[in-house]
Amino acid sequence: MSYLSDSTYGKDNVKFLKVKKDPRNPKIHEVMEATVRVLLTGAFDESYTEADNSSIVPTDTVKNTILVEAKKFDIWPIENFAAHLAKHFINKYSWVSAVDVSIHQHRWTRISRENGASKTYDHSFLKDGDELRLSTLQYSRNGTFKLSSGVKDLTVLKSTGSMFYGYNECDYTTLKPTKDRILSTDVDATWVWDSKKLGSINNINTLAKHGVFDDAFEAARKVTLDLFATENSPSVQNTMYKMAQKILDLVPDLENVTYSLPNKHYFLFDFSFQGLENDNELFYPSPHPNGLIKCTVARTPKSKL
Ligand SMILES: O=c1[nH]c(=O)c2[nH]c(=O)[nH]c2[nH]1
Repeated sequence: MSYLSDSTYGKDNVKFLKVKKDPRNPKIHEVMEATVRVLLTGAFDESYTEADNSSIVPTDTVKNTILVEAKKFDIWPIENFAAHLAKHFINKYSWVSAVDVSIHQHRWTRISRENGASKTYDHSFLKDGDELRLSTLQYSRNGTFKLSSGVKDLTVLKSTGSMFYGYNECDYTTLKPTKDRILSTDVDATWVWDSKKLGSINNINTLAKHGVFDDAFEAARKVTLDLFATENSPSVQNTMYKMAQKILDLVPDLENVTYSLPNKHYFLFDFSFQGLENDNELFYPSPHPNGLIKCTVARTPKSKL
């Protein structure tokens, strides 16, 4: 005997670009390019077990909904759009019990101008790299929710100011300790909001209008870049831990911060066959394998203080 123990479905990779025009000057624009996923959970079992499709909200309808609501709603910041979409599906379809929304926003920043009254051009944008801002929201009909935000694929490299020594050495070890190496990674950082502090999903709109999510994003990004650049890193592990701690200090409404960092190795090329020294000047990127280091830093519960 078997049974359907779990299921969810929806549309993934729904992409759009929205242009927001300043009502006072319609030539001044903001743009948002986003990739959205919405998954629905609920009383859909019979579509799987009995071939009864009557409960299915087609994934095509899910896609249309994302695009229609992106057109009608002020979707900045993405946390606000995630909450709007989640509430829409719960309110419209009584048999949907939970919604899982994930939004990735592509990084278009205004092009700066050399001269002029304004520091940036009104409707010209620059995409520097593959960096994404992201938000995920799980919302249940009973009102419980889990909101997270983050940054992904923020690629950084430092050419000195990174060490790695004092690690366990055994008969399998070939790595040489170093006090000066290249450190490079694609930052993937996620911060989970404390649902109790946010109150209800309905407060997300007000918090968004007060800049809470934008401020947290800018703070987390700045902490990540500043610590990466300024610290003489003893290891990826210690550096990511310090970054997460600092973000928790700066943003009181967060419950925890997770980093997932590939260690993108660059190896010093051995020029001894040419009688040449290599004083950390010429490296070659290692295509694979790479280290992968993850940690979550949470606030110490009051009971443990
Ligand atoms: O910062 C590092 N952490 C490790 O765990 C590790 N392992 C390794 O080979 N190099 C590094 N670097």
